[in-house]
Amino acid sequence: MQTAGAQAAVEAVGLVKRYGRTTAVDGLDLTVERGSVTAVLGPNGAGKTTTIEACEGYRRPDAGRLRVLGLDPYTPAGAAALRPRIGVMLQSDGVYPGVRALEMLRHLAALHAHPLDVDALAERLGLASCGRTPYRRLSGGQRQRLALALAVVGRPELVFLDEPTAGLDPQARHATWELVRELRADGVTTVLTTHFMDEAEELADDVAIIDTGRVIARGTPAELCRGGAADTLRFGGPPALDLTSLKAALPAGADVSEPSPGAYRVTGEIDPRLLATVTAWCAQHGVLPDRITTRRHTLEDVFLELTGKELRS
Ligand SMILES: Nc1ncnc2c1ncn2[C@@H]1O[C@H](COP(=O)(O)OP(=O)(O)OP(=O)(O)O)[C@@H](O)[C@H]1O
Repeated sequence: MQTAGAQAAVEAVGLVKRYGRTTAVDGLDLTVERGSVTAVLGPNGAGKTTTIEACEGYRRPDAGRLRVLGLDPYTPAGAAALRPRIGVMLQSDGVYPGVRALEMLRHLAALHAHPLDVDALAERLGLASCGRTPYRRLSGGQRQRLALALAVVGRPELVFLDEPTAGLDPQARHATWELVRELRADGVTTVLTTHFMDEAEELADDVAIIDTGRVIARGTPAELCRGGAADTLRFGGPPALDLTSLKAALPAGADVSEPSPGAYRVTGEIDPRLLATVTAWCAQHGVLPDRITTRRHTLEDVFLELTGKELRS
């Protein structure tokens, strides 16, 4: 979880960034622990990219305090010291269209003191076969994978990945996840934005949910799920069952209702014991339950509850 500033890879306090009349980031506080993978989630326009770009040194905040690896990215000395220590996924604008994928990767690797093995990296990200292809002829997915390779080839201490798997096929997504896990095992800090809930649940030690330019929830995926609405168990049966004795048999904090005739819903912490209580009660009352289903509360549910919006765009 959050640590003191000296230890943090990123420390943003009261960050504000405006574009004309639009306040994209509105007093945002975010601490990213070193060595962690932090996922920044939020609906479209929440301010995720602006926050990441501020941390990368591309968008000077209008107010607030920002430290990246303990340095101010907006002083010349801070920016120069950070450049070799952070990895950024470049946008395609600004890339010379005739440059070949592997040339670019080798060029960037040569600028770093201890780069990763270029061929091995290209191989694992599925770039070996298109290594000689000019940038302009790469597919969207190949460009995306090249951008990821460019971000990590210099063996940075801190990597910023803005929607690293958007538009990738499942195989490339899994290769990307594997790479992020290995980076973490090597002590690298990763900050990523994503619209994919499974990505956050798979990868993130810590999740920050952003809406209207502020962090509105923070914690591990498990902590965020626990803090939200209850899990549910549903079963079908004859309508208008007398639920008094079932209510009495359920553990504290659980409840049962009949939202529509013959459809029953138990809320609370749904565990195997509670399921057994429900089925035992049904047996005692001669009820053969129809379609018993259990549903754990997911990060997606938490997100919807907090923002009122679907995660995916
Ligand atoms: N260069 C810009 N000029 C003007 N407004 C901008 C600019 N970049 C972003 N904005 C606005 O700032 C707000 C936050 O945008 P930002 O791209 O940071 O959000 P986001 O959470 O990354 O969204 P998405 O999930 O859609 O990528 C939005 O209202 C957006 O329209």
